[in-house]
Amino acid sequence: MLEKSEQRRAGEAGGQGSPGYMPGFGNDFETESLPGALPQGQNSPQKCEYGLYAEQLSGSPFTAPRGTNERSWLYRIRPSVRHTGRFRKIDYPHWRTAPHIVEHSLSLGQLRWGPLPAPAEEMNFLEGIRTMTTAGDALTQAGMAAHAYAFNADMVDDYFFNADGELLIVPETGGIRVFTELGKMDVEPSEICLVPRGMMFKVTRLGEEKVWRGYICENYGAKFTLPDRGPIGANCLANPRDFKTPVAAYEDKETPCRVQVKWCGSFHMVEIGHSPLDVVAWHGNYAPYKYDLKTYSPVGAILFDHPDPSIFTVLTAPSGEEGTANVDFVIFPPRWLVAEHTFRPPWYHRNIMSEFMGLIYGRYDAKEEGFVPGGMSLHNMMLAHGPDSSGFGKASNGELKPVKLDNTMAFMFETRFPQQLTTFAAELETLQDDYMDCWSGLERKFDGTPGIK
Ligand SMILES: O=C(O)Cc1cc(O)ccc1O
Ligand SMILES: [Fe+2]
Repeated sequence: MLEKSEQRRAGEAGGQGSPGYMPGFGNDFETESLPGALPQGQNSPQKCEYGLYAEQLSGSPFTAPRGTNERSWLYRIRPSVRHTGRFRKIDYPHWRTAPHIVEHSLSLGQLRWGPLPAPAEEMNFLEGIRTMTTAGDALTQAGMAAHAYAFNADMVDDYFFNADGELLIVPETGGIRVFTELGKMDVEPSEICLVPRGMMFKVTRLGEEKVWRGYICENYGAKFTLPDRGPIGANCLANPRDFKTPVAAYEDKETPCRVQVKWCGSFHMVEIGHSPLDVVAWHGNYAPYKYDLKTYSPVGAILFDHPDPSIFTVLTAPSGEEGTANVDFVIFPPRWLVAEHTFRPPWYHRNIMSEFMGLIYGRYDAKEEGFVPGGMSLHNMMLAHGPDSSGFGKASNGELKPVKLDNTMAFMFETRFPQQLTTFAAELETLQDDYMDCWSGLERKFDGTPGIK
């Protein structure tokens, strides 16, 4: 029997079996899938156990302050330089990178789409990615892209890394296995996972579905981190121990494989004779993680009024300007509505930040109809929006007893930069041309005489 501390460090040989995880956010982890594979007391021994190669993967400049300094040490069958090398150009025409400002037929306005249609042919996760919006500039490491994905085949001998940013993956239908260099994560709808910039991975399907669908936030900027809680204190919102980082697991596979990369917006590929997921042991704090949104502990209005949605921030990617996120990942989880003498749904508003929303399950309280699981909406910089007419009517006239908003999970990628539509998004067949009509019932009630109308 392994001692508990040894179990936490233990990884998994051969890449078979269910994933194991270590709890915590931003921890310095250590894990090995073969006993003794992880050097102790130093990073770079003259010779590593099992003939492994030592390699450092840096997620921050070497000299970044401690709070943001991230790197991991990987002990692997071959160094990555034998997995990559000179690439040849390939194309993924639907995965776009900022700056990507295109002329399209759609006039400016509030936009909403139904879910991506299921793929007509077989395609894997990479092939199924469709960029909806881009913002900022990946070349200056600022901004983000909002993607939707729909796929129905596994990545088997294809591996990928994104040099342009980290990937926050939000499944909506169908669980996925994300096998990264540092280990593997099984991610079901209601869970999210994050693959760090530059880390190789592949995605395979879990369970039986017709389509595996979801959303991705590609963050070009500083890494997502937990927001400060201010006066909320040391608990609630997303708690660090609910984040799970995989234990080491590797594939020892000597068959033809392909490594693909997105680098400054263009795609490249190299053929190799083995799996690049050959990390037997690792330690450090630059690591993938997953998180179950159901473990988010919301804090909200317990007397009156509707607070800003920043109270529901799961992860924030700072921009360098205080309080001005490059991108926030915000959720609208199940919660009790108890506010007295209050219009409880979101107020009508205009916002300097740009809001891309998706729905994982259930219904969103500001939109009674039309915003469906797998659907998307875009309320761009300074464009007015808020509850639809029927939601307004119900919320202004309903009895204000405590009500539980249950079985609901919407989210928002909210960025400081305007989000530019791709041609794909502008022409997507599930675009709802009548979206604006959801507000058309908001009639004038003012007649110049005092009194509640
Ligand atoms: O527009 C939206 O539906 C998202 C949102 C929710 C909320 O409660 C307050 C502001 C906001 O942008
Ligand atoms: Fe909004």
